[in-house]
Amino acid sequence: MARLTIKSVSKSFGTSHAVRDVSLHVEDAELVCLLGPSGSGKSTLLRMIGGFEAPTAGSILIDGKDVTAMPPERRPTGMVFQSHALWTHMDVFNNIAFGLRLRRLPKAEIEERVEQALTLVGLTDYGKRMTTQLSGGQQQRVALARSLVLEPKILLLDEPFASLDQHLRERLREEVRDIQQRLGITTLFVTHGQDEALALADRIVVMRDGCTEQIAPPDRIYREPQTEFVAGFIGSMNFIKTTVKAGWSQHAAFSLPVAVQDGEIVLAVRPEALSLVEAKGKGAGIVHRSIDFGTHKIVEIDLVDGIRLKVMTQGNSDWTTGTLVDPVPAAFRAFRENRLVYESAPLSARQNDRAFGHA
Ligand SMILES: Nc1ncnc2c1ncn2[C@@H]1O[C@H](COP(=O)(O)OP(=O)(O)OP(=O)(O)O)[C@@H](O)[C@H]1O
Repeated sequence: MARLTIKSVSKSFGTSHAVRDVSLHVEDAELVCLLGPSGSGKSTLLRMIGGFEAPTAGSILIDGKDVTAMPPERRPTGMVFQSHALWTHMDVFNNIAFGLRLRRLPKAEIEERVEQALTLVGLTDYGKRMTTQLSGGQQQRVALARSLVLEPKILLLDEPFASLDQHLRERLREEVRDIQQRLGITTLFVTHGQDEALALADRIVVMRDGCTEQIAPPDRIYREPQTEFVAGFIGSMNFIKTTVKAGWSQHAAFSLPVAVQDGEIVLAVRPEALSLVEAKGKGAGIVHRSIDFGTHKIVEIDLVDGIRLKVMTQGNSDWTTGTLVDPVPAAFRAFRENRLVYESAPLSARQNDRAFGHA
């Protein structure tokens, strides 16, 4: 059980600023996902926590103790990398036992702990196999067991399943979540897969250009994105660039009440927050095509100004290509220079009427 505190940590490589002034507190037994595009600084941040990189500025504390200058082997952390880096000349048992032998534990205890670790990752009876005789998923399980057997207070996982196929990846991440909860181990998990982060995390840290854009539980990241970047990075989102004048957005299809100063904004509406009505007049858009996903349909609408909207529909509604339609938002957010400037309450029927010229 351990708490992790990161205080204003930065890391530069020459003129490249990989991590910029990141602060984060991770609670006991919490699973936090670092999520962001390639090059956003996720791995660098994780490596600094593990002691594999030294911060240029800031400090890292585990249970209140400053570990910033401590070498990796003395930190109470265990790291699992994307490429498993198992020793191919050793069998599974010896791969896992290696760290325990370095600690000069008695033979019987080593055997017992390796067996327990193998059971934990679902590889009982695999001790005698050479690692080259294992599938990719089994190799990652061994890598995980090799970390867990040392009973780290904090587990650091750097895209551990990135090289596996989707089905296996989903299974292993559920297993990791299971093990993490059973052991109550504080965990940081680096991924650039939003589904992985949404499925696994107690909290998500969205990173961009070395900075944290938002730190919040998955449902808040999805429902209450604080920046345009987060809104677009997680889940599907429609963005509509427009201007505001006297409290109303000036877009032909989205004339909406937006209580901000006049100027440019970007409206963001989720596909599930949009519905369609057949146009009474010429309509704001035309149905391009409808894609059936079984559980729902995505109807693509081309607006007059060239924007293609995605609208999620359920039930039997059929929207055939060429139908003239008006999109009706139930809720939306507005951003200016990446920052959230306005969040609508669910729109009333009257506002919708005004918005679509039916009043
Ligand atoms: N050893 C290094 N020397 C120089 N630059 C580095 C080094 N390590 C990382 N960087 C740079 O720091 C930035 C952040 O890299 P990092 O690997 O932390 O990103 P990431 O979000 O983990 O990316 P990915 O998802 O591709 O692994 C990148 O611009 C990268 O090129």
